[in-house]
Amino acid sequence: MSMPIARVNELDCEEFVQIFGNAVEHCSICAAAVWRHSPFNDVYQIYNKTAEFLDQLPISGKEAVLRLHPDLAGKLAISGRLTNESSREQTLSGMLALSETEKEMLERLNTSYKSKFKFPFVICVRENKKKAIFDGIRARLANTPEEETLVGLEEVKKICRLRLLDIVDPGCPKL
Ligand SMILES: NC(=O)NC1NC(=O)NC1=O
Repeated sequence: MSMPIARVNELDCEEFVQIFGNAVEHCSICAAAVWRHSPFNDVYQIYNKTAEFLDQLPISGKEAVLRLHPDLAGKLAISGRLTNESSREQTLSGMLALSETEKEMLERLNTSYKSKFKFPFVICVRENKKKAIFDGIRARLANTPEEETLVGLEEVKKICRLRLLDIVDPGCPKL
Protein backbone atom coordinates (compact mmCIF):
# COMPACT_ATOMS: atom_id res chain seq x y z
CA MET A 1 0.00 0.00 0.00
CA SER A 2 1.51 3.35 -1.00
CA MET A 3 -0.93 6.18 -0.62
CA PRO A 4 -0.64 9.53 -2.43
CA ILE A 5 -0.49 12.52 -0.06
CA ALA A 6 -3.79 13.84 -1.49
CA ARG A 7 -5.52 10.69 -0.23
CA VAL A 8 -3.86 11.06 3.21
CA ASN A 9 -5.23 14.59 3.39
CA GLU A 10 -8.80 13.27 2.96
CA LEU A 11 -8.60 11.07 6.07
CA ASP A 12 -10.49 12.00 9.19
CA CYS A 13 -8.67 11.61 12.51
CA GLU A 14 -10.06 8.13 13.17
CA GLU A 15 -8.99 6.85 9.75
CA PHE A 16 -5.60 8.54 10.05
CA VAL A 17 -4.96 6.89 13.43
CA GLN A 18 -6.04 3.53 12.02
CA ILE A 19 -3.45 3.81 9.24
CA PHE A 20 -0.64 5.70 11.01
CA GLY A 21 -1.22 4.58 14.60
CA ASN A 22 1.80 2.31 14.59
CA ALA A 23 4.24 4.59 12.73
CA VAL A 24 5.59 4.99 16.24
CA GLU A 25 5.16 1.57 17.83
CA HIS A 26 1.87 1.29 19.80
CA CYS A 27 1.68 5.09 19.96
CA SER A 28 -1.63 6.06 18.40
CA ILE A 29 -1.69 9.24 20.52
CA CYS A 30 1.22 10.41 18.41
CA ALA A 31 -0.76 9.90 15.16
CA ALA A 32 -3.79 11.67 16.66
CA ALA A 33 -1.59 14.64 17.59
CA VAL A 34 0.01 14.79 14.14
CA TRP A 35 -3.33 14.60 12.25
CA ARG A 36 -4.10 18.09 13.57
CA HIS A 37 -1.49 19.46 11.14
CA SER A 38 -3.31 18.05 8.09
CA PRO A 39 -3.29 18.89 5.16
CA PHE A 40 0.34 17.86 4.65
CA ASN A 41 2.57 18.88 1.76
CA ASP A 42 4.25 15.48 1.70
CA VAL A 43 5.27 12.48 3.78
CA TYR A 44 8.29 14.37 5.09
CA GLN A 45 6.01 16.90 6.75
CA ILE A 46 4.14 14.06 8.49
CA TYR A 47 7.54 12.83 9.67
CA ASN A 48 8.62 16.31 10.86
CA LYS A 49 5.41 16.81 12.85
CA THR A 50 5.85 13.37 14.43
CA ALA A 51 9.46 14.18 15.38
CA GLU A 52 8.32 17.53 16.86
CA PHE A 53 5.67 15.76 18.93
CA LEU A 54 8.25 13.29 20.27
CA ASP A 55 10.80 16.04 20.98
CA GLN A 56 8.40 18.14 23.04
CA LEU A 57 7.52 15.25 25.38
CA PRO A 58 8.94 15.48 28.88
CA ILE A 59 11.65 12.94 29.69
CA SER A 60 9.06 10.64 31.31
CA GLY A 61 7.02 10.69 28.05
CA LYS A 62 10.11 9.96 25.94
CA GLU A 63 10.94 7.00 28.18
CA ALA A 64 7.33 5.81 27.90
CA VAL A 65 7.56 5.87 24.09
CA LEU A 66 10.67 3.68 24.31
CA ARG A 67 8.82 1.31 26.65
CA LEU A 68 6.17 0.74 23.99
CA HIS A 69 8.79 -1.06 21.88
CA PRO A 70 9.27 -4.82 21.98
CA ASP A 71 12.63 -6.35 22.88
CA LEU A 72 14.69 -7.40 19.90
CA ALA A 73 14.23 -11.16 19.50
CA GLY A 74 12.41 -11.10 22.84
CA LYS A 75 9.37 -12.86 24.28
CA LEU A 76 6.84 -11.23 21.95
CA ALA A 77 8.94 -12.16 18.92
CA ILE A 78 9.30 -15.76 20.09
CA SER A 79 5.57 -16.12 20.72
CA GLY A 80 4.61 -14.45 17.40
CA ARG A 81 2.92 -11.48 19.09
CA LEU A 82 4.86 -8.62 17.49
CA THR A 83 3.01 -5.94 15.52
CA ASN A 84 3.10 -6.57 11.74
CA GLU A 85 5.61 -3.75 11.28
CA SER A 86 7.96 -4.93 13.99
CA SER A 87 7.71 -8.54 12.88
CA ARG A 88 8.64 -7.58 9.32
CA GLU A 89 11.58 -5.44 10.49
CA GLN A 90 12.96 -8.00 12.91
CA THR A 91 12.59 -10.80 10.34
CA LEU A 92 14.26 -8.88 7.51
CA SER A 93 17.17 -7.87 9.75
CA GLY A 94 17.85 -11.49 10.72
CA MET A 95 17.04 -10.82 14.39
CA LEU A 96 14.51 -13.65 14.39
CA ALA A 97 17.03 -16.16 13.00
CA LEU A 98 19.85 -15.89 15.56
CA SER A 99 21.96 -18.87 16.58
CA GLU A 100 21.46 -20.20 20.12
CA THR A 101 24.69 -18.50 21.21
CA GLU A 102 23.62 -15.18 19.72
CA LYS A 103 20.19 -15.46 21.35
CA GLU A 104 21.75 -16.05 24.76
CA MET A 105 24.17 -13.16 24.27
CA LEU A 106 21.37 -10.80 23.23
CA GLU A 107 19.21 -11.90 26.14
CA ARG A 108 22.06 -11.14 28.56
CA LEU A 109 22.70 -7.74 26.95
CA ASN A 110 18.96 -6.87 26.88
CA THR A 111 18.67 -7.78 30.57
CA SER A 112 21.65 -5.61 31.56
CA TYR A 113 20.36 -2.77 29.40
CA LYS A 114 16.86 -2.90 30.88
CA SER A 115 18.07 -3.15 34.44
CA LYS A 116 20.17 -0.01 33.92
CA PHE A 117 17.72 2.12 31.89
CA LYS A 118 14.25 0.68 32.77
CA PHE A 119 13.27 0.70 29.10
CA PRO A 120 14.15 -1.64 26.23
CA PHE A 121 17.05 -1.17 23.83
CA VAL A 122 15.64 0.36 20.64
CA ILE A 123 17.53 0.52 17.36
CA CYS A 124 16.31 0.90 13.79
CA VAL A 125 17.06 -2.62 12.60
CA ARG A 126 16.41 -1.78 8.96
CA GLU A 127 19.42 0.55 9.09
CA ASN A 128 21.74 -1.81 10.98
CA LYS A 129 23.17 -5.24 10.33
CA LYS A 130 23.46 -7.85 13.09
CA LYS A 131 27.00 -6.88 14.10
CA ALA A 132 26.10 -3.18 14.36
CA ILE A 133 23.10 -4.09 16.54
CA PHE A 134 25.25 -6.13 18.96
CA ASP A 135 27.99 -3.47 18.96
CA GLY A 136 25.33 -0.78 19.47
CA ILE A 137 23.80 -2.29 22.58
CA ARG A 138 27.27 -2.87 24.11
CA ALA A 139 28.39 0.70 23.40
CA ARG A 140 25.11 2.30 24.50
CA LEU A 141 25.20 0.48 27.85
CA ALA A 142 27.91 3.00 28.80
CA ASN A 143 25.61 6.02 28.28
CA THR A 144 23.92 7.89 31.09
CA PRO A 145 20.13 7.39 31.32
CA GLU A 146 19.57 10.97 30.07
CA GLU A 147 21.83 10.43 27.03
CA GLU A 148 20.34 7.05 26.29
CA THR A 149 16.73 8.27 26.33
CA LEU A 150 17.64 10.74 23.58
CA VAL A 151 19.67 8.20 21.58
CA GLY A 152 16.76 5.73 21.79
CA LEU A 153 14.30 8.41 20.70
CA GLU A 154 16.39 9.19 17.59
CA GLU A 155 16.14 5.49 16.69
CA VAL A 156 12.34 5.64 17.17
CA LYS A 157 12.31 8.51 14.65
CA LYS A 158 14.35 6.51 12.12
CA ILE A 159 11.96 3.54 12.49
CA CYS A 160 9.00 5.91 12.10
CA ARG A 161 10.44 7.57 8.97
CA LEU A 162 10.80 4.23 7.20
CA ARG A 163 7.32 3.11 8.30
CA LEU A 164 5.82 6.36 6.96
CA LEU A 165 7.63 5.85 3.64
CA ASP A 166 6.05 2.36 3.48
CA ILE A 167 2.60 3.93 3.74
CA VAL A 168 2.82 7.19 1.78
CA ASP A 169 4.09 7.68 -1.74
CA PRO A 170 6.95 10.20 -1.38
CA GLY A 171 6.16 11.77 -4.79
CA CYS A 172 9.16 13.52 -6.35
CA PRO A 173 12.44 12.38 -4.80
CA LYS A 174 13.68 14.81 -2.12
CA LEU A 175 16.94 16.47 -3.06
N1 LIG B 1 13.60 -2.90 20.32
C1 LIG B 1 13.69 -2.52 19.03
O1 LIG B 1 14.66 -1.93 18.60
N2 LIG B 1 12.64 -2.85 18.25
C2 LIG B 1 12.58 -2.57 16.92
N3 LIG B 1 13.51 -1.92 16.10
C3 LIG B 1 12.98 -1.88 14.87
O2 LIG B 1 13.52 -1.36 13.88
N4 LIG B 1 11.75 -2.48 14.85
C4 LIG B 1 11.47 -2.93 16.10
O3 LIG B 1 10.49 -3.53 16.50
